[in-house]
Amino acid sequence: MATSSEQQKNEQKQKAAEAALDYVKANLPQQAVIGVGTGSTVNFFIDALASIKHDIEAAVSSSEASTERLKQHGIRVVDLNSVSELPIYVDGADEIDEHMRMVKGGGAALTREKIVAAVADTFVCIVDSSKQVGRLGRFPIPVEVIPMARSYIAREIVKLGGDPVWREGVTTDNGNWILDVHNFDILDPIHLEQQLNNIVGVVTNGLFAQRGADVTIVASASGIQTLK
Ligand SMILES: O=C[C@H](O)[C@H](O)[C@H](O)COP(=O)(O)O
Repeated sequence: MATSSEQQKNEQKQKAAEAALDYVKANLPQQAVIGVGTGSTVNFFIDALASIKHDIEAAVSSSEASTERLKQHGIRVVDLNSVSELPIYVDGADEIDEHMRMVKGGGAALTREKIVAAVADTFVCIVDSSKQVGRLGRFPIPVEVIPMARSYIAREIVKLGGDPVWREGVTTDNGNWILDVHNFDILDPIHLEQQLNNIVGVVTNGLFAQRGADVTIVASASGIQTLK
């Protein structure tokens, strides 16, 4: 059974998702393709999106799980390669700071999320207020790695000051593995994002600092706040 704080978070996630739907109704051109992220907050958004499914052309999805949920609602899902424009991408985050830089990948979908985010004109991040942080890094930074490079990459990450832990038993939608990196002291998230990307065998890391969010919708006990 959900505890009252989990219940409160779920209510806030739902409110953020509903506010994102209002944003989409006001800003997505008719019959456009929308980008859809992954996670428990986005699941609320997908359920809300079903109410306007006839007004959108299709969705591009960042994971097999989201694709399945979208299809269950009768929302058409298309391949990103068939899309030249993506006006809006809606996704959650594990942490977000005041500059709208994020940590993502708690659900192992970081690589496809980063690709869809790169294509999108506007990244709308939806979170409950527990995700807002002063400094990124309390949530371990997920790093997607090519399986044969896992130990090498872990050693390189230790040299950068992090403590990598293999998320054993988890294989990403791309057939790769995840290292969750604890204890990074993140003063410059863009620099660390680049350093992690430079390690051979790293596919993506969960720092979304170079390309952060453009709009953040935060739901808290006191209501909805939209930051731009
Ligand atoms: O890989 C998963 C994604 O980055 C999610 O957007 C992130 O983990 C937030 O998920 P949730 O809304 O379930 O907290």
